[in-house]
Amino acid sequence: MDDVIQTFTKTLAPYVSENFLKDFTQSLYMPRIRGARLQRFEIETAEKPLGNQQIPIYAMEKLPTLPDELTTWLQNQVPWCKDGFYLPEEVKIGQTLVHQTGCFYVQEPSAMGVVEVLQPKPGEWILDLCAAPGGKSTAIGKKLHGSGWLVANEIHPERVTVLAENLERCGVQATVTQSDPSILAAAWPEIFDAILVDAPCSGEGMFRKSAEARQEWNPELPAKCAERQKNILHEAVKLLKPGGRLVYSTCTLNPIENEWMIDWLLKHFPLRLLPINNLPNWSLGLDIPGIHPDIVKHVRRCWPHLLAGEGHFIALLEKVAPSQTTSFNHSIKKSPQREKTKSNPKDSTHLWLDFLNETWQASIPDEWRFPIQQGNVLFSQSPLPKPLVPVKTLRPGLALAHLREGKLIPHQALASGAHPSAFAKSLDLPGQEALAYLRGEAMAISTNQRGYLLLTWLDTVPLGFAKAVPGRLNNLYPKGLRRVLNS
Ligand SMILES: C[S@@+](CC[C@H](N)C(=O)[O-])C[C@H]1O[C@@H](n2cnc3c(N)ncnc32)[C@H](O)[C@@H]1O
Repeated sequence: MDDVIQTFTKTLAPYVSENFLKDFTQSLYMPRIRGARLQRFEIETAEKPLGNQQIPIYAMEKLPTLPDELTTWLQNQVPWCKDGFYLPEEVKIGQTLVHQTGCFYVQEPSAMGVVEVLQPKPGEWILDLCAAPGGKSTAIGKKLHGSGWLVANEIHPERVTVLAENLERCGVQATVTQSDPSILAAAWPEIFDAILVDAPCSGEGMFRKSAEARQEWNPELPAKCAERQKNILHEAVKLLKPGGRLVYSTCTLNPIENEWMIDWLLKHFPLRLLPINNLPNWSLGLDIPGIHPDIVKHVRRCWPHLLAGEGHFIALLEKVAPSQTTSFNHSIKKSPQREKTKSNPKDSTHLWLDFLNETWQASIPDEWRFPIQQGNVLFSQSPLPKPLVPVKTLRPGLALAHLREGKLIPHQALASGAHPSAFAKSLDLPGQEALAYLRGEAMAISTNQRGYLLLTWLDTVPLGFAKAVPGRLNNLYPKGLRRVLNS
């Protein structure tokens, strides 16, 4: 560890004072900082427009206030993220009911700053280009409140599966793609209101958190990573609408992947840098000869010896030039073009609508009326235009149901991503029974209700579906997700 840290810290010596470097180096031997972000609750209830009495459709549309039972998890708030909390080292949140049900996402605190800077707004179309495992995508989904659309992309096949699972666990609907950014740029030019490039990087900011990051580092790595980042950013600009926002972030601290990358972006693309005002106590950029003072002033760095967070870099840009090509203005279109997919046999749509008639009490959103069938799963339609070239898509939208031997079984993603109050039939379980359900146990619970029920915990947290038959509930929690949890 010493060798890597010494070689790396020496590379920063030309830009910072001796004392700064000494304090920074010492901080790399201190314990890492951990955090969790609240996903299924609001710290305080967001104000809702008066008179909107409709039953919400999506879980993120209307979130309940954090119940007292859960406040013990959350003691110290992260100053730059209302939903973020520091976790003491000894707290193991991963094997708990709150984590399994997507109430929290375990996230390093400085990483929480990125989506605060992106500031997704309901109604916007957002692309998270390097999205796995999903820390920022889940936060974006929360801020969209079930309106607008998220495309979460990840190039690596194994990591994209984890991304899709995390989005589903956290109740976020999205299109999940596994694509090179150049394919996405050819498929959907200039359609996104905001794009996040949370770039693959040399990971120097993660040195004290991850032995792997230290082992993989070598002095040539930052320049290699910078080449890959340029390729990704080049495509990101093509995907962004004029006037759209681009957030570039890394968890590394060298200037090649950070200030110099912003300098390169501003010199090559119609972008302007915007100030970042909502990251209290974060540092300015490195003051390097050749770097414009506005870059130093506008970008932000998290140094682990100055803040309670690991090393991070964030910049916010806006696309300024009018486009050469016709840009796609989705805000004009009142209702997106719905595909009546050929691959979707008529009877599967009927089965799905029958299921809704029996179990659903909110209005049926347009995007659910003609689901897309991929394999044996039905998905909601996304509002995106048909891609101009084929895109490898793991999840076109929210997974609604499985089709098995002519029968329809509701999907776990529907239980997690739809609003619990929209189901006509549901049953709330106390903690111990909720844990038994998540272990996959058969449940000797009698209820007058029959057929598919949504099971909840604390009246607000969806657990999954069960089928009520006389004298018991058949447990439909997916086998692959069943866990023995501590509490
Ligand atoms: C820093 S991580 C992203 C972390 C993620 N945003 C989160 O918050 O959980 C960078 C990701 O970019 C992916 N990646 C690597 N090369 C890529 C490329 N050429 N295009 C898109 N993504 C790439 C990596 O597999 C990795 O998952």
